[in-house]
Amino acid sequence: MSSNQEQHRARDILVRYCKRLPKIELHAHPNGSIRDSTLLELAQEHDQRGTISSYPNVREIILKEDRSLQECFKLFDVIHVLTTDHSFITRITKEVIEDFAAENVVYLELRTTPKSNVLTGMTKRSYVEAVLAGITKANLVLCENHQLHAHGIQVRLLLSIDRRETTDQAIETVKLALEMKSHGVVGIDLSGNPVTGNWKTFLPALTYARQCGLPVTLHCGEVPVHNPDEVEEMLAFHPDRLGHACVLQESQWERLHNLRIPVEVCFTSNLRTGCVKSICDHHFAWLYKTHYPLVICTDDRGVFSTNLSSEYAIAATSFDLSEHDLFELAKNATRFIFAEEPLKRHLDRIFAGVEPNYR
Ligand SMILES: CNc1ncnc2c1ncn2[C@@H]1O[C@H](COP(=O)(O)O)[C@@H](O)[C@H]1O
Ligand SMILES: [Zn+2]
Repeated sequence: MSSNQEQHRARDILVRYCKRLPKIELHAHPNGSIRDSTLLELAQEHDQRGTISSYPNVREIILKEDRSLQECFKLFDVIHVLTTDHSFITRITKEVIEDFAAENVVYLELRTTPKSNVLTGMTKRSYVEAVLAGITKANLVLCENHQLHAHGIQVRLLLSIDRRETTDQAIETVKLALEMKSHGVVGIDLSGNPVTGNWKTFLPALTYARQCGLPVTLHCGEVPVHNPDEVEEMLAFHPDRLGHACVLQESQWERLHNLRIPVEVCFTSNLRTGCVKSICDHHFAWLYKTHYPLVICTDDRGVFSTNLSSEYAIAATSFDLSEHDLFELAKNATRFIFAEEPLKRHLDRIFAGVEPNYR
C-alpha cells in the first residue's frame, strides 16, 4: 500500500471512530445548518411563488464554496428570506436534528434567533413554536428508527439575540425564553455580525436573563479590532460559556485562563471566516494543553459544509490527540450543557456505559 493510500485508510478509520463516538453539540445555529439540497428546494419554491427576484443569483450564493465572515452574513440574509414560513422553519429544524442524530450526537443545544415577519404573520413566539414543532417531529421520526439511533438525541433550545437588535427587542427575546422554559428553552445566546451593534445595547437583556436564572453564552472575539473593549466587557460579565474567543489581547488570554469560562470551539468556521489564520495558530492547542474547559462544535454545518464528527477528526489530526483523548473531550462536554441536572446525569450514564469500548 502506498503511503498516500495508508493515509487515506487511517483518515477513514478516524472519521468512522469519530462518527461512532457519542457526542454533545452545544453551538449550532439551525439556519446555518440547513442541507444545501433543502436550501435549493426552498429557493425553487420561492421562485415559483415569485417571492424571490433572482433564483440564479440565490443559487450561486448558496453553492459558493469559500466565504469570508462578511459573505457568511450575506448568505444568512438570503437564508432568512427563504425560511420565513412556519412550515419551512419546522422542516429545517427537523432535518438538522436528524443530521446530528445520524452522527451519534446524544445531546444537541440549538440556538436560533426568534424573528417576526409581518408579511407571513410570523411573530417571535410563533417562530419559536415552529422550531419546537420541528423538535417534536424529529423525535417522532427518530423514535421509529430506534435501532439506528441507539442512545436517542435530547434537544434543547437557546434563543439568540441578534447584534442588530435594540435593547427592547433583546429583552423581548429573554422574556420569550422565560415563558418557553417548560418547552425546552434553556438559555440565551448573543450572536450576529460581529462588526454590528454595541455591547451596552445588549447588556440589560443579558443581565435580566441572568437575574431570572437563564444561562448565557456569548459570541466573542471573532474580529480583531471592531471594538477592543468589547472582549473586556464580555469577560467582566462572566457568561456561562463563550463561543469562539479567537481574537483576544495578551492580557485577555490570561484573564480568560483564570476565569475558566468554557469555550465552544468551531475549527472549520474559524478557519473559513478567517478568525484564525491556520489550524496551527488555533487557540485550542494551548487551551487544551492547560486542561482548559473546551467543547468541540460545528457552528453552521450547512454554511461551512462540515459535521461534528469531522470537527473531532480535525482535532485529532491537527493536535495529535488519541482516540481516548477524543472520548474524554466528548464526555467532559456534559459538564457544560445548559439543561437540567437529571439530563446531565442521563448523559453521564451514556458515556459511562460505553467507556469500556473507548479505553
Ligand atoms: C460564523 N460565525 C457567526 N458569528 C456570529 N453569529 C453567527 C455566526 N454564525 C451564525 N450566526 C448567527 O446565527 C444566525 C443564523 O441562525 P438562526 O437564524 O439564528 O437560526 C445568523 O444570522 C447569525 O445571527
Ligand atoms: Zn455561532
